Amino acid sequence: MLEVRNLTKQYGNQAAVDGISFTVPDGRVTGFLGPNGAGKSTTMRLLLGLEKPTSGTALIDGKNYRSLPSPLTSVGALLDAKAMHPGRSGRAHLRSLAVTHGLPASRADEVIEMTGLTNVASKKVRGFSLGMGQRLGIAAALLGNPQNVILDEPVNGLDPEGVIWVRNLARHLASQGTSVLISSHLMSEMSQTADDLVVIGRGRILANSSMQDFLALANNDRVLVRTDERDDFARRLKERSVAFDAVETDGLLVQAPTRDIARLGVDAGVLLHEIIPQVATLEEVYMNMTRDEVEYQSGEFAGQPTPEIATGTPWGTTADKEN
Ligand SMILES: Nc1ncnc2c1ncn2[C@@H]1O[C@H](COP(=O)(O)OP(=O)(O)OP(=O)(O)O)[C@@H](O)[C@H]1O
Repeated sequence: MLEVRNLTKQYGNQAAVDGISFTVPDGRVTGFLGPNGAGKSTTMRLLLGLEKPTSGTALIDGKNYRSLPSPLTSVGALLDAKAMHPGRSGRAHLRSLAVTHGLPASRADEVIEMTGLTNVASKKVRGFSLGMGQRLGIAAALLGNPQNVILDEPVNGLDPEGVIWVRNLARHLASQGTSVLISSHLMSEMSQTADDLVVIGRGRILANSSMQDFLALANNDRVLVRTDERDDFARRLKERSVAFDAVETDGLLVQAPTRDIARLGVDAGVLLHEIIPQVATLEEVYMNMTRDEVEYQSGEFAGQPTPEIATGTPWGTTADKEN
């Protein structure tokens, strides 16, 4: 189990991590989300004893990293996949890590196989692609068969097969009782991988909950309605100050509970041939939550989720727009 309590890391005047607390329980995958510069990597470095906290604690199975009797079996981490000797082969890199940590050299071959590196293990690391480097970094993290695994953007640079592999690996580790902390900017991927979420922005906790509770933060009273009498139904909605957006040729995205929409259709004598509740996506809830927290704001189109029905749209103000 990983435990972060009132953790703060100050760089000069700036708090990269500002009094955060959360737990990564055994047997679960915890997604660690936040915009660029939010403090995710700093938190991971603090957990791994690579930085000293300004205040607070970051514990691995109740201990500081530095007091762990056998660090590699307690925690494995992928932080920077490029932090390897470029002139060594992947196998030599893993073997030297194993031997210096009192593990049998044969364990290197086991993790090489687990991470799909068998065919390239004797190649020099400098010739590795980004994805191969990521796999090698993950292999190193797994070397000690650790109780806790910390992966900082592990799918960065991986092809789709690799992305799915990381997902399955994280799920497998959790199913074996390992605690897994994993950061990523790929929301769709995270939604399929994580049980719990910790979201930070500018060094502070924005959310700390199960995936299910996080998605429930969105206002789910949104319904896609299809009708051949769209203009008529839109007028009825407007009369009742119900927010909506027109979509496609016959659809309306309406901000109201399904039951109310069905009732309104009956009362208005309008045939609604589809009434589909809209489920919020992780990306949508995340974008809404972190919109004001981004340190590096893009220009045009900044922070706008793709306006698709499937992902929902940041609408709900149509009534205002039309007024
Ligand atoms: N060694 C350092 N010295 C000074 N400032 C630092 C240092 N390391 C990180 N920071 C600052 O701390 C803040 C948090 O950075 P961090 O790398 O932890 O964010 P992150 O959430 O991992 O971002 P990203 O998603 O871009 O990797 C940033 O403003 C960063 O510039």
